[in-house]
Amino acid sequence: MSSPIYVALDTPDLERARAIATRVRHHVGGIKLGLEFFAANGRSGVREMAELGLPIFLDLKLHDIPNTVAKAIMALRPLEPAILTVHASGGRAMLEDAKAAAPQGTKVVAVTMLTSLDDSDLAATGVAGSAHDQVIRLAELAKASGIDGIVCSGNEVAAAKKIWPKGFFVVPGVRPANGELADQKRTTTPRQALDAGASILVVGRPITQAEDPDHAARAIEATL
Ligand SMILES: O=C(O)c1cc(=O)[nH]c(=O)n1[C@@H]1O[C@H](COP(=O)(O)O)[C@@H](O)[C@H]1O
Repeated sequence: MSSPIYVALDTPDLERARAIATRVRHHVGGIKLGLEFFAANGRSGVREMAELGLPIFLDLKLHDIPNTVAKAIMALRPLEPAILTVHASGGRAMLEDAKAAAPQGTKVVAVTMLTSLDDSDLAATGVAGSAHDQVIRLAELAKASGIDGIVCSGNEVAAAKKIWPKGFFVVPGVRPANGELADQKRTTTPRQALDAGASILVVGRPITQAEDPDHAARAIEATL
């Protein structure tokens, strides 16, 4: 079985992204390319990374009116990413149109509440209640819209899976025990996230900033 780890290659530097991916390729199940990489390298950069032969998770976290999101996804169609992200708070019509615009084989997943936010950040945006309740509310919305799954932290994935047993659950904000949290607030270890029901784990800096990314990826894999 292939590894549940998707390595987040958050760099504008195509050569660096390629070098890290080449080093860790036998210990990860896929590559996640996000805004930083895409802003610098665009579709041609994604195509070059796809040549490594690993599934591509294109994490652009689209969030706009339904028409704009759908047209952006149409423009991305030739890339046929394995996974594509939108924001759940864009609402049901946006999620439905995003799914309709995506290639058949692409999983459309909705970011619920960023793992860099906690309860007080949520309150500051005017949303009452806990992060946990907000994630479950958005998971229900995502499920009703017919998309494939959600992005949430390892703390919410068990509850989300209970209301959506067939959902695809992407869990970022994972840190090895005693790992540096940096800007992440809702974190678990990779093992905790997997035990709670994560379908895949997104791991960035714990691998990409390690002195030996290959060793770091192997060490995380060994805990799973
Ligand atoms: O959609 C995501 O992948 C995502 C959602 C979220 O809530 N939190 C989150 O950290 N991410 C992404 O997951 C990766 C986490 O990176 P590290 O914190 O370096 O492991 C980054 O590429 C983020 O863009």
